[in-house]
Amino acid sequence: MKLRIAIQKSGRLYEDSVQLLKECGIDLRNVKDRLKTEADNFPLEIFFLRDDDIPQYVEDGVADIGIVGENVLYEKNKKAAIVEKLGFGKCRLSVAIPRIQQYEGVQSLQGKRIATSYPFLVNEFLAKNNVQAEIHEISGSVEIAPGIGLADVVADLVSSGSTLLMNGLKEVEVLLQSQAVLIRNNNLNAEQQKLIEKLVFRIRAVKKAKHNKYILLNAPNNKLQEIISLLPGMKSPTVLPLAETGWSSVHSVLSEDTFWDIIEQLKAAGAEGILVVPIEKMII
Ligand SMILES: Nc1ncnc2c1ncn2[C@@H]1O[C@H](COP(=O)(O)OP(=O)(O)OP(=O)(O)O)[C@@H](O)[C@H]1O
Ligand SMILES: O=P(O)(O)OC[C@H]1O[C@H](OP(=O)(O)OP(=O)(O)O)[C@H](O)[C@@H]1O
Ligand SMILES: [Mg+2]
Repeated sequence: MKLRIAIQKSGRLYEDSVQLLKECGIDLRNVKDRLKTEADNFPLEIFFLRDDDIPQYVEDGVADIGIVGENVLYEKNKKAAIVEKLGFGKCRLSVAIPRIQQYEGVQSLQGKRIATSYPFLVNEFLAKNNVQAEIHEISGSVEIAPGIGLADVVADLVSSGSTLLMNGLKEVEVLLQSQAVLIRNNNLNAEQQKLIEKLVFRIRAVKKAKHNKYILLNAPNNKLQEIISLLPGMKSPTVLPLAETGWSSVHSVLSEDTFWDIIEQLKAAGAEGILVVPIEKMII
């Protein structure tokens, strides 16, 4: 029995999806220009598809699992459950209007023509806010629509905001925050579920490792207690004697969120020779 996963064939999610599988220790061969491949060392078959089609394939059970943006998952409104948020492909679905125009809340969209590739989500947003507007569905280059007279406003994905800026638009409403997620079919057998659990266990270890750094430092023994109190570690920091008497080597794990603050405090407390090393996998 093999687990079948659908990932994007090319585009924004392709590289990160392949990279994640590789970091999970899954050997992919013949990835380039293939529509289908198998892993050498994990019972996994990989289908390369347009991202728009992934929710449908997972609902139908043509693929057991898939990697897709939440934006696409919710737009397609298919029955597939989110197993894990993956932390890449972060963007938001927003309404943007010409920069020179006034915006006085969602009622400003009344009667407007909205260009979007997300008609379902935009419709839902308009209905929720009691706004009547005309949706023009287009499949790409949405941000040029106001400039060429195709629509008054747009609803499209935003990340850095540079596409909006280049097209003289400003963001006025956020409809959805999105990132890539692992989704699964709702009717999997016990064996398939076991394989998913195995994969998710590895994904979590990779995600956790990315979020943390291994830190080594030298501490004078008379400052050891203060330095240790600054360090969380997985259980508690490791302390080893140095060859030079009166000094110890302290090892610990720091989360990226608090990393720089703690480094500053460690230095102030007398730590020397601080080394920071990336962690490849982290299992707790
Ligand atoms: N600017 C961005 N920054 C980060 N993530 C993004 C950005 N734009 C899109 N994404 C995410 O990446 C997904 C894929 O984007 P991409 O532009 O490759 O889609 P596409 O052109 O529809 O591809 P396909 O050919 O597979 O249909 C989007 O659905 C979204 O989840
Ligand atoms: O806020 P930004 O960082 O500028 O990113 C937003 C742009 O990125 C996406 O398009 P993409 O570049 O993937 O091209 P596409 O429209 O051909 O999918 C999205 O559709 C926006 O146009
Ligand atoms: Mg697409």
